[in-house]
Amino acid sequence: MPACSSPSYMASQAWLSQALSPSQSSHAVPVINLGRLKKDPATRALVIQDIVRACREWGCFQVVNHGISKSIMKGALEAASEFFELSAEHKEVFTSTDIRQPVRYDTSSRDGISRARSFLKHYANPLEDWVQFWPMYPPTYRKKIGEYAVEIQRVSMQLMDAILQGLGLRPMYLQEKLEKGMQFLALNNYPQFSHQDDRIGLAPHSDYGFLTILLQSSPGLEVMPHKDNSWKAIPAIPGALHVHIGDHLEVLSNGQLKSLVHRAILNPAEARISIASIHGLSMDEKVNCAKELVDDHHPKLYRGSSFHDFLDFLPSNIEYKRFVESLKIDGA
Ligand SMILES: O=C(O)CCC(=O)C(=O)O
Ligand SMILES: [Fe+2]
Repeated sequence: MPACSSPSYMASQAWLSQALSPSQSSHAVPVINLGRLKKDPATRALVIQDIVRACREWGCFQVVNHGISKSIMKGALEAASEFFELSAEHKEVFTSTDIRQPVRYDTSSRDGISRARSFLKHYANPLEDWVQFWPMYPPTYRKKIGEYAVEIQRVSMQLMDAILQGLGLRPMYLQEKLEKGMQFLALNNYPQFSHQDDRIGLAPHSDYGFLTILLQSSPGLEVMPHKDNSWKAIPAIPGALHVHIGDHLEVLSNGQLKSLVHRAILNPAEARISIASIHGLSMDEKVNCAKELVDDHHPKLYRGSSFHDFLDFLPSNIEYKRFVESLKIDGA
């Protein structure tokens, strides 16, 4: 049975006791114009440099001019929102605590980490393998989420190619495996913040894949950038997508890039939807440190692991460590 899971969570008390108001740093999260990747080689090289700098300093960036139409993005948010508005009986068909189900709906009450969210999680790539398992209601769900998923998968391929080239790996590194790789969608639904509630919708964690590409209907995502340890709110720039690094890119890059700790805060102005698309290799494929990035001066820092290993790790992760912590080679 195919697997469907949660991210690798990391919610130590230290993180949780941080002040809830993010710092108002003058340095905004980098915004990358992805259209410039397709220009002349010199321009492409500059964009790749900007992306890798953002990955190193922030662990995340936003992308604009990525080629996904506003109507496809809006359609996906609408389909997600309509799903969560369905009556309980339509959603509960997908309710399961079994993280290996191909489609899974759940609410905070059953998940020790989400404080105030319901979510629907399922696979999306290749679409023809998965779409048959997706909800049939709302009737536009499969079409709208399917169109969005295909476009996001395309953007993820461009981003991985740029990031891996920026690390000095050859063009198209892992391309075939990424094309057939896993795309895992988490559609999240958060209530509007009311002053009696805890403001945290989803506790701090990192995602297990290479990259997460996230679309939010309104602000609420906060990140802990690598360059300074304080929460930063990610603005919801119209048309932009947020991108961050997951645990498996930390492994593949042999620690040159680090996965990003992030959380979701409830929005006081309105209920909020986000769609996270997590990209990795296929479920049984082990992710190892790229051998080109390992040498006498840069010993291999992590053990290889697959998505299945991640699923096996989850039940034992009672202290909510990042998955990647469990992969570190002692003494390396
Ligand atoms: O809702 C958000 O902004 C974050 C969602 C998230 O981190 C996840 O689904 O893994
Ligand atoms: Fe996440």
